[in-house]
Amino acid sequence: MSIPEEIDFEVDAEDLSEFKPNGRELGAPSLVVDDLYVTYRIFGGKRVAAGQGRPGVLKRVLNRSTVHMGGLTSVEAVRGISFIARHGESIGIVGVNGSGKSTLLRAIAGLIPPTEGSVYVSGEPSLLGVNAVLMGSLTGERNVMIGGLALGLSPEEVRAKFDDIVEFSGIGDSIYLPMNAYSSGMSARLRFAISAAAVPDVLMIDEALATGDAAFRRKSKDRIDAIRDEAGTVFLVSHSLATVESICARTLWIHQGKLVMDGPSTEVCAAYKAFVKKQDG
Ligand SMILES: Nc1ncnc2c1ncn2[C@@H]1O[C@H](COP(=O)(O)OP(=O)(O)OP(=O)(O)O)[C@@H](O)[C@H]1O
Repeated sequence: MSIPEEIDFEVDAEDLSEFKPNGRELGAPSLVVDDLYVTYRIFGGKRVAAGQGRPGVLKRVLNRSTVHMGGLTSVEAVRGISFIARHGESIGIVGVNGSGKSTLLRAIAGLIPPTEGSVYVSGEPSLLGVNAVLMGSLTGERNVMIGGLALGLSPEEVRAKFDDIVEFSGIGDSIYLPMNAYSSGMSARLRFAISAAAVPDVLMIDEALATGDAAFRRKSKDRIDAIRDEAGTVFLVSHSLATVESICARTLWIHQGKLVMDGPSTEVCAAYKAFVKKQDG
């Protein structure tokens, strides 16, 4: 998919060029998310406690992100999100559990169709694309090849990068075991290592960094910086605000499927932290 020239981004061009994280010039838009809605439909209605009967109108209005349709329940996971990402940008995505972060990434990767709205991507988004093709019953070694091919590398290129990928992941001889035998941290590290082996246009990382030790995080950060320097766009979903702040200049805060704040990471993370603290207290 490419960005058609006739799209009206509805953003003042001057506003776009003003945002220069770390003083770096950003490139052209790599991704445009335009009023995106994603709704999951699940079979089976929600159980209503005995004696309660049908939920009242007020209750249904207050709980409007879950709508019951007889035997079908629909969950509006992403509700009207719009933003533009540019080449060379790294963007954090924060939000409480179930706020829609992973759904947003899956929609950007083209793994789930928007219910409404559009996603325009320049080039191929990566990582979730890799996740989708990896097979747990096959060895890490086979998955490196499958993932590499999915990223558009040739078999020779994958073979040439194989040792680097294994070394980066730090999983050693376990690369010859089926991925089903890996801990979640091991498979997250291998997925990251495969995804970062090519220089993708848009790299999306969903919590993989949280599973590594300090050395892995440092290597990952270096790799992300290299991808960004080569004008890729990096998205990082993480519950660790320190990780988001150290890697991303810009952060999106998502709550109940909506974008509540988009700006410099320090400001957005501070606001999000204050919100979480208030909720907990
Ligand atoms: N495959 C699915 N089918 C139905 N509902 C889903 C599915 N995946 C997610 N949801 C629902 O969509 C909403 C958003 O989920 P999502 O996983 O995108 O949130 P998240 O912010 O990534 O959460 P977390 O931080 O816990 O990973 C939640 O209410 C979740 O229950």
